[in-house]
Amino acid sequence: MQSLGGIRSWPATWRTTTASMTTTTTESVRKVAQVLTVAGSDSGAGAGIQADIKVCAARGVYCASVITAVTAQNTRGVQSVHLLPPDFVSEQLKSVLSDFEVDVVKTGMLPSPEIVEVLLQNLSEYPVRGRVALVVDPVMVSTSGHVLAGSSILSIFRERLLPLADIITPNVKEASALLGGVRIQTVAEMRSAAKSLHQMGPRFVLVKGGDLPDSSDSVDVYFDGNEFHELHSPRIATRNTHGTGCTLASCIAAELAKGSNMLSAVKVAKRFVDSALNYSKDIVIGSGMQGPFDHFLSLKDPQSYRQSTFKPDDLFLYAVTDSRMNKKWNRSIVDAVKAAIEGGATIIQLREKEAETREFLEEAKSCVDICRSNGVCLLINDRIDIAIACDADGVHVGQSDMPVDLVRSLLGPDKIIGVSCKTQEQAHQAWKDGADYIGSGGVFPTNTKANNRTIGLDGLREVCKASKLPVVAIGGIGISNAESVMRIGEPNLKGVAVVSALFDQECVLTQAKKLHKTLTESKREH
Ligand SMILES: Cc1ncc(COP(=O)(O)OP(=O)(O)O)c(N)n1
Ligand SMILES: Cc1ncsc1CCOP(=O)(O)O
Ligand SMILES: [Mg+2]
Repeated sequence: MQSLGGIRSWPATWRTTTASMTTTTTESVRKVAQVLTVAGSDSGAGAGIQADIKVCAARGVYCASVITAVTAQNTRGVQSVHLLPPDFVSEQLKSVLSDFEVDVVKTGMLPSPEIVEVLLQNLSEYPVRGRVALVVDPVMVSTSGHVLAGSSILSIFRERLLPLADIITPNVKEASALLGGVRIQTVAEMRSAAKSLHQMGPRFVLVKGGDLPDSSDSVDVYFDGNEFHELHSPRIATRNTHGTGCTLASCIAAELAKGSNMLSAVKVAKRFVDSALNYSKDIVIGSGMQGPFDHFLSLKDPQSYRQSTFKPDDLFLYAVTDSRMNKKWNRSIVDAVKAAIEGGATIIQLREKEAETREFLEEAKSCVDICRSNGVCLLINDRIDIAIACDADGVHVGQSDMPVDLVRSLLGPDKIIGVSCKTQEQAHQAWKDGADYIGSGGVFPTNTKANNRTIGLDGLREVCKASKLPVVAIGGIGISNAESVMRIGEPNLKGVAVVSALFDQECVLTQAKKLHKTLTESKREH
């Protein structure tokens, strides 16, 4: 059977996130990103098909469902399991695959070799324009300990399903079962398991360490065939963990369907699960030990649906405000932000070191409205409290501000976090901690930030080379030297951040337009 491998061969199309569904626009058609989940039903609706549909909906992706088994299940455990006849699973697969433009197939509970067989058969019959990616969550045992797929499925998994998978997401017990019962009790053993599983054929492996004994963090090990990444998150004390595995795998599928690469999809999914657990840690649904969580946490805050999605190219012309400068030129922050956007600023940061909290909050709220109506992201410097209160799109923090991993746990998976880095070590840490971009500088001497070490173009280049994240250069940059910064030619250097070049000027609009033109020309040339 041919490998699905679809995520590598997708055509480049223009994808946009709308308030309701993520769509791909090609000429006049509006296509919705689509996942097909092939999994079991959970009558308690915390896991299985029900969780898969909820997480896809929460991530703005359509989810079709093929049911392999029906479980009688609640927060106390699994009372009974009824397998659907393989022929009927096949009927469902044919119905969906012959009709829908599925971007990603995600599998959960595949309770018998016969059901895996009909899945494989249908996937080979309906290659769906060669665009399908396959996410395999090798569900074997429920959180409560009930066997959902026994050892009879192991050989067909190893020999036929895993080689087709783009990613597999076993927990340590499932990884151990797939590897014939090897011991997995440490992160080192998780790494070795990920490597052995990778040899079975999936392109990427994520071994989930949530069940690992004696660790204060929850550590997942991601392996791409060359490099390992350890994805850490703090353990959240809650009984409401039922369905985390299904949710993680479906969220990966949803992000892939929207066009993410694998590592970004995994990171977003982990953040989503952590946020949902944190948000739902105290809710009470059912009387048992495994409560479900609330996938729609974002609906509690309708504002968050209006927020712009961050793209690295947003860092192109990054305007950072300074009210001392704006006062000097007799304008409000709001007027300064309006003019910067009109002149071409692609992202705004409010850096108000001397502002009184109450006044700053009111100004920040007005700026959020202006930025949203212009589709430009607004970040707050240092003040996480203000960012939360005004529902900004994110924050920018320095090395002595609140640690990025803590900021992430406070802001949730979707907000943008930028972090200042002068060194390669800081750049590595920023990525590990879940930042979205790096601000690196001061590239040139500046009067705007006192006692700030200048790193020069060489220092900037080093940070870019070490960083997996997009980088924006800052410090002493203006129209006269922006081109020399962009000329260092590092692909992840996405733009320049400026304060005085825009705001210590009589006309913000004119200066923003000039700087935008300079940057556009230098982009064209390099
Ligand atoms: C885009 C961007 N990069 C770096 C900084 C500097 O932030 P920080 O190190 O926290 O210093 P202060 O701005 O707080 O003085 C930034 N603000 N923006
Ligand atoms: C906030 C900051 N961080 C590093 S340098 C700097 C100041 C940048 O200001 P300017 O663009 O006026 O040099
Ligand atoms: Mg700071």
